[in-house]
Amino acid sequence: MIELKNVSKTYDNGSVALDRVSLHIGKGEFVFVVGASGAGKSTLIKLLSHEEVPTDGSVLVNGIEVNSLPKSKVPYLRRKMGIVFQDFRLLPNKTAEENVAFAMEVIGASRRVIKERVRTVLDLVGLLGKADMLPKKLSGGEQQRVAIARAIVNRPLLLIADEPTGNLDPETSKGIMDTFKKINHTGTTVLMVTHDKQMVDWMNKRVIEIVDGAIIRDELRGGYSNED
Ligand SMILES: Nc1ncnc2c1ncn2[C@@H]1O[C@H](COP(=O)(O)OP(=O)(O)OP(=O)(O)O)[C@@H](O)[C@H]1O
Repeated sequence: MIELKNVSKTYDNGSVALDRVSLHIGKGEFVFVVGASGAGKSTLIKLLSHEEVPTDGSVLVNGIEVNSLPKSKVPYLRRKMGIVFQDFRLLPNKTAEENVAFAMEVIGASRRVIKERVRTVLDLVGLLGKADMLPKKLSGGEQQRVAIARAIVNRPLLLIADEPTGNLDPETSKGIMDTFKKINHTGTTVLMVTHDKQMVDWMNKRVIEIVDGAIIRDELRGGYSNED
């Protein structure tokens, strides 16, 4: 699903964000990426979505060599991935249902298909009862569920989450993690960047730790840190 071979990224200002990183993530895995602020986690995500290009090495997503992808094919790559952010990024003037539907409208799905699929994913994230509500009327956890529904509505192979529980309390975070687990069980690969020690320890999944742009730990069933 994801393959990085000797990937380095140095930004124009000389910042070395990643230094010869090699990594393989198989289809259907659930992987946490942890590390201090500035370690290179967001850069890793940006290389997968072609928001940034590596200085060296190769990045493969679902067999596609991302670096050499012509610009015209980038939307095709991005359609294979859904991304969830810490700050939800919902459209404030659209209801939960409309926010999710919008992701299908932009790829030209028919109205009938959109209606059916949107209801299915809202049900999956447990929000069918609040489909008609605007984001501001929803709690943080509920807004994140809408964002997750939007990220999976086009059936991506890979779901990327950048600090998805960063703004949520532990109880709400657990619910969000259960939702990610459920999605993972449908075969979607999940890659989650987080500082949420409690959630990583609780989930007991594969953990990749980055320090100063290098992978220093890759455990099949790990915790947030191996110091405790
Ligand atoms: N656009 C950019 N231009 C220059 N330097 C950058 C840029 N983006 C990131 N960096 C630098 O690259 C390094 C890695 O940054 P990155 O954002 O990948 O870290 P991170 O692990 O995601 O941090 P955080 O947990 O704070 O989000 C840092 O030293 C950062 O200052």
